[in-house]
Amino acid sequence: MTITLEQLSKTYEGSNQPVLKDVAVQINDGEFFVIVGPSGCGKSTLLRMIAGLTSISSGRLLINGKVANQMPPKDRNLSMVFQSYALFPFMTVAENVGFGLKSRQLSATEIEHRVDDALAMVSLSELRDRKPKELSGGQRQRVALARAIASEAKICLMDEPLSNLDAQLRAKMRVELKQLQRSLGLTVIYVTHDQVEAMTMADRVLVLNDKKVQQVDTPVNLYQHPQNAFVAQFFGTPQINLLKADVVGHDLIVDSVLRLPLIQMRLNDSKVLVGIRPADIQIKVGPQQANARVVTVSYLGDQSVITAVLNDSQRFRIVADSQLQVAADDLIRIVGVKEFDVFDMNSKELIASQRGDVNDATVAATEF
Ligand SMILES: Nc1ncnc2c1ncn2[C@@H]1O[C@H](COP(=O)(O)OP(=O)(O)OP(=O)(O)O)[C@@H](O)[C@H]1O
Repeated sequence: MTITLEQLSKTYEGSNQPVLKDVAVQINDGEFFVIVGPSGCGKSTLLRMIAGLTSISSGRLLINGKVANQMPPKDRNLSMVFQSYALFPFMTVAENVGFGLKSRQLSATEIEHRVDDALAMVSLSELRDRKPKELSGGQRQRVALARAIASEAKICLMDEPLSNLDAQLRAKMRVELKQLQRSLGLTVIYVTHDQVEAMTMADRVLVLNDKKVQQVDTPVNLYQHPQNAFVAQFFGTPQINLLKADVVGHDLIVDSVLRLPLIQMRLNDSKVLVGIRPADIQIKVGPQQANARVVTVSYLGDQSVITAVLNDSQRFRIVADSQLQVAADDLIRIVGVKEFDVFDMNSKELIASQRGDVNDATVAATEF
């Protein structure tokens, strides 16, 4: 089953502002496809348009190549799992799982089989006679999942299905969900605002912001080759540093104290944003030729996150080995920057990337 979105737009009735503009993408058969973006960017709206629960203002939705804009939800062969699980409190686990099957012309035995199989798949067979209130959050989530499995729909839409679970259970369920999707060969379209969830689960991710698609790509490419500053900032913990820089000849100059040589790169702009991942900055501690001052140090185990300030102006983060002896107010020197991206100051689009090659992975940063 493939789903194709062609310039899908949505403006809610009574509003003159669209919430989504020209969303275009093809979702492939068997793909774990994640839609991610900040709160209110239109993720649920997009998912509901695919499900047929919200009307499409313009553009086309194709399911298996057939235009489905007006197709009733029940004919779309999709199942849906919500954040709230949407379980009926007065029904048992098994009844909840079988509920959707009752309206389809299936025999009682067929329904029973499907419910049994689905419950076994999510390891809930023992709890089949319990009511939802007698279950933990994770178990409720699995009932909702079993219901989607029992429907035998080949596409499953999920709207923040793990957000009500605690961090540990969420991590466990991510793995289970991914395994289940693979073994059943399901196409999953999964909405979340959590970048970690998107990165760990997705085959491909669609990043939404400001009504528009920012980038559709694999997790690795989103991190390593972001198309704009928004995507660069959305993925990665701690966040990428975005620093204002002047282009002076063959160099980028940040805050008059840090010079990044531009290798095989010519820039026409005079001011740009330079994106540097915190782990790509190499420092030395000590006042000699210092070009930055430490503000805070957060210990994370093997590594520490250092917040520092350049020339008492722009702040940036560094991920450093915890063995490094450094504390607030220490002076440091940036001695190298492994790689960086350059973004347009206004549009925030990527202009160029500088990557060290295998033999010379470090771009020397020069202090003044
Ligand atoms: N039925 C509706 N009528 C009018 N506006 C709506 C309706 N549903 C959502 N919106 C608006 O559309 C925008 C997108 O909402 P949507 O729920 O799709 O975002 P979201 O990315 O899923 O957000 P969240 O992550 O907070 O759930 C928001 O500004 C919201 O207020």
